[in-house]
Amino acid sequence: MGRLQVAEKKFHFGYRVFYNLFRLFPLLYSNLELGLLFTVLTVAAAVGNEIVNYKTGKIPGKFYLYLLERDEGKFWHEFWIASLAYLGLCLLYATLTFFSWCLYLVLRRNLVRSLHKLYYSRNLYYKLNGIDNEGIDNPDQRITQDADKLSKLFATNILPVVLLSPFIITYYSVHTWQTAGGWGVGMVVVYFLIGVVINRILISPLTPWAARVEKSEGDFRYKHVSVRDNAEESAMYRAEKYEKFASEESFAVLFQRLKWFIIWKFPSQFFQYFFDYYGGVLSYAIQFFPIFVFGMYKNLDPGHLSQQISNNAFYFIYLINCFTRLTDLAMNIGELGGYVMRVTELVDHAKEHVYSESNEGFTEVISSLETRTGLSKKSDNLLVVQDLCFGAPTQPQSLIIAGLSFNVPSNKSLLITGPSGVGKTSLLRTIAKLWPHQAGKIDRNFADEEVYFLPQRPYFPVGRLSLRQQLEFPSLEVDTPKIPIDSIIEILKTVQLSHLFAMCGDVNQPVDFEWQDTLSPGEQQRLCFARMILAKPTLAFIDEACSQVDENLEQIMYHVLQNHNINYVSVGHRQSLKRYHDFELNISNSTTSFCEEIRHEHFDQF
Ligand SMILES: Nc1ncnc2c1ncn2[C@@H]1O[C@H](COP(=O)(O)OP(=O)(O)OP(=O)(O)O)[C@@H](O)[C@H]1O
Repeated sequence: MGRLQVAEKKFHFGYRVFYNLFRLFPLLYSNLELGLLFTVLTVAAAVGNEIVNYKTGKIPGKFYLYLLERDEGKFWHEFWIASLAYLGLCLLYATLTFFSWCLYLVLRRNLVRSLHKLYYSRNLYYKLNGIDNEGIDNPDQRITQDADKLSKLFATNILPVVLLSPFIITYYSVHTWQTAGGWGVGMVVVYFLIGVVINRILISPLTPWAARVEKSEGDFRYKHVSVRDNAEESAMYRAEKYEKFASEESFAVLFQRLKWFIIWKFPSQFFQYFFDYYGGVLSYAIQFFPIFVFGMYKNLDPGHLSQQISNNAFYFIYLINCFTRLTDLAMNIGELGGYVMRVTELVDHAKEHVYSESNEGFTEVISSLETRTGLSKKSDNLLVVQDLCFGAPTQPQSLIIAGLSFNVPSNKSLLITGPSGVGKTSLLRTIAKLWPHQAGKIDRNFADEEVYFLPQRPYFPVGRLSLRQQLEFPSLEVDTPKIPIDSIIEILKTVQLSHLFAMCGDVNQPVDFEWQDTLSPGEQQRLCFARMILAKPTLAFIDEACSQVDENLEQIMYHVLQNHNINYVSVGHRQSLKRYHDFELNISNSTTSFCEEIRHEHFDQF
């Protein structure tokens, strides 16, 4: 199944970023206890940091005093206190960083788990990756990278500053007010407001550019993953030059976007540095008020005056620094906005999907209940299809199949034939409820766990799984083997795959190769077939699952199905398939499809 190109969405920086971040809180804190614990520890470490910072801020003033008073005893005493204070400060900085990284880990785990829950629910991953061109780009990347960057920025850069700033600003504003009056505080606030306005303008482009860069990162990575997955096919086509060209094209888009992202970062970066450093000069300007305007400290001797000036400088600089930390945050928030918008878009899409599915699901349940009661009275058909009409989910108005009716009686097998592209596989998708249908009825007289769909392309999950895990897929109970070893030996012998035992050494141990890259297409089909037999379904839908094996093996495989009393519906082109089926449904086009009994005496002559 190809990956669909999805139209790029435009994200803007605005109140929605904060609103969406707020909406992500239940996901970020889905494990509330751990999330809150590390938030509190991070904030506590940050508070401790501020307190010790405050203490160390007064140390230079004391040094000035003791040096000017030439008091050696007090000088050394202060020296040892300062040494201890700075040791504590460094320890607290490290602790703050440690807790904020722990918080990042917890938030990321919560977010990823919540996203997985949505992504792997009601086939959303199939819809997003396979059929939904109205959907969203690179959902995988949103779960892997965007969620990572979002949690990291939030936990390590944003949260401690946002939570602490109001308190620190109040505290140092009071100190500044006491020494430099309303003028001093006013100057800092005006300085901050100018910073906010300039920042608001400068960071606006960062959100859309961060989102664009992320999309291109996803496309670039996907190109390489697809080359890795199809390396052999591509090499057979001698497609080196094409792959290089296509990979570089994809990187060129990423490069351009990264370039613009970095260019847009430049003015914000300049302003951030300017605002930080110019704050130092401003703190001297504030000293103007107590000394020149209010005429304070006239009765202080030079030692105490320099101590006072040093302490005041610390308060002013710290207050300015609190505000500049907030404006510095702006750049992080601009970038965070891109990730927030991409992750919330995935969440919204998932919720919309679950909502629409649950409505559909309800109708399905009602119709299936009605059908089952009806069927038990009227017939023992496993499947009844009446006047079925459907199109691809992306273009439901252009029907692939219209007005199709047939049924599958129990203990009878059906072969679906027809030209390539007529809609045979799509019919199975509709029966499997992967695709909706526009009109008609599908009565499924079997439970979901009784049916097995064997797809056209063999699938072996990656992770170097053991032979048993591959055969028991998609079972989660890896530690408690479900299938007896004798059954595995028997079925692998029947489908002529006994050599796999030697290949993997131990049935229960992980292998050192990937199954999909190693087995031949025919072997892959046979192993998938063995997996189906071991699953013991009541009814199997088999989509050209013997196309890569010879007719002898095909016969063996169908005899296995019959010996295990599995009802089956096959899709296929080969004439030889007819001998293993009771009915043939030939889909030729919307009006002339027919279903008829296969005359087996015809085959018996051979
Ligand atoms: N995800 C999709 N979105 C849009 N159209 C699709 C999608 N999947 C299949 N189609 C179209 O639906 C039609 C039927 O495809 P389908 O795979 O069911 O054919 P088929 O009869 O099984 O063909 P074959 O015998 O070659 O396997 C084709 O025209 C195909 O291009």
